[in-house]
Amino acid sequence: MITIRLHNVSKTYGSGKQSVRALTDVSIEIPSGEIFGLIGYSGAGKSTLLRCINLLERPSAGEVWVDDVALQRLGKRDLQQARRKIGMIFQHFHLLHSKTVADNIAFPLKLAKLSKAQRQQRVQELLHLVGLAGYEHKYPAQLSGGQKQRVAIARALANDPTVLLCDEATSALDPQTTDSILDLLLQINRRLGLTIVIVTHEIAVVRKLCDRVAVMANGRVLEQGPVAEVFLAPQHDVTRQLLGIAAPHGTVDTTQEDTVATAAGEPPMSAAARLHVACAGAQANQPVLAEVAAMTNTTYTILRGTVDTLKDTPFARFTVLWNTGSQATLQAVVDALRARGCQVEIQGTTSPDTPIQAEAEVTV
Ligand SMILES: Nc1ncnc2c1ncn2[C@@H]1O[C@H](COP(=O)(O)OP(=O)(O)OP(=O)(O)O)[C@@H](O)[C@H]1O
Repeated sequence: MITIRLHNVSKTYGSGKQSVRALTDVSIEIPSGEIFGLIGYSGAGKSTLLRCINLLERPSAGEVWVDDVALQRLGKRDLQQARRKIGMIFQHFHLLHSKTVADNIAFPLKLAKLSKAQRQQRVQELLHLVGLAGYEHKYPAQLSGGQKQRVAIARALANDPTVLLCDEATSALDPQTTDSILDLLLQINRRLGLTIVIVTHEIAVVRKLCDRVAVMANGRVLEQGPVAEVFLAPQHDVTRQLLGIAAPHGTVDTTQEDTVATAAGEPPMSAAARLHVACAGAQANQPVLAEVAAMTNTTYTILRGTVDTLKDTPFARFTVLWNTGSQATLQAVVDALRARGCQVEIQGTTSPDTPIQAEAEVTV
């Protein structure tokens, strides 16, 4: 089931010479209960897109559907009602400083006209959910950044929304606090089945939290899909930059990188290719590179590498200098990696006089 559907959404701020085109023809579908990341550099249009989901910004064109309701077609009162089912949290929390934690959380409940007894009970439930039991009488100024964001999350969840929008929710927090807030969002997603959309410029947030991701630049979605797919085979330079992967061209300058592993004592051959190798799932935990080197009687040096998880999926990627010596052997290495489910890209050669395959790209 699809909870959020954006169809050809465009947004222009202002008019005439002052106008800024923030979004162009964005179409996204977000399945129920998933965590969806919007990632991109500053000015890409992420926040604008997020704010179009609850019509805090009205799209200049296109349609926004949440829970099968076309929001732009609603009158004021119905839109207010629909927005109660779409919670939102912000980078700077947006708490009411003159009100206690309990009153902050109860605020949307008051707007929804719940009785005092109902509000008190719901506030207690929410305080427990976000790990702030006993904090009801504190004021925001008495809380840490992480605690303030927990209050904001409790407030956003007060009316039992089906959707939670998070605009750079951890960008003002230190890494440890960021981690605890991301854990809380994961827990809420799993316990309540909430659909979460999270805007971030941090790849680590997507890696830890998201099921799907859309990469944005210049108001457009460059690519989108399950996180493992997008991270395994990035199609755009912006995605590569965010992932810290070099562009697939140029000769190799090994002095720029740390050698973290070297195949046992072999002298380098006259020609080598720099390969970017990535794999997800069970293969990420297998000694795939060593197997392929043994099979093809070649050696390699890992220039860079990470073995990590994408939410629950193991994920490994390496930049490797592979001593192959000939085009045929290089092809054998690539084929063998491919047969093991790896994504392989040839990024260049160490031998400019006899290039193996400059600027070639092999997608497997
Ligand atoms: N209220 C506004 N009025 C005019 N232009 C705006 C407004 N809000 C955003 N913009 C412009 O729209 C474009 C997209 O901005 P947006 O904030 O959506 O990007 P972003 O990817 O969220 O960036 P950041 O990470 O810096 O917040 C930018 O060029 C920005 O200057």
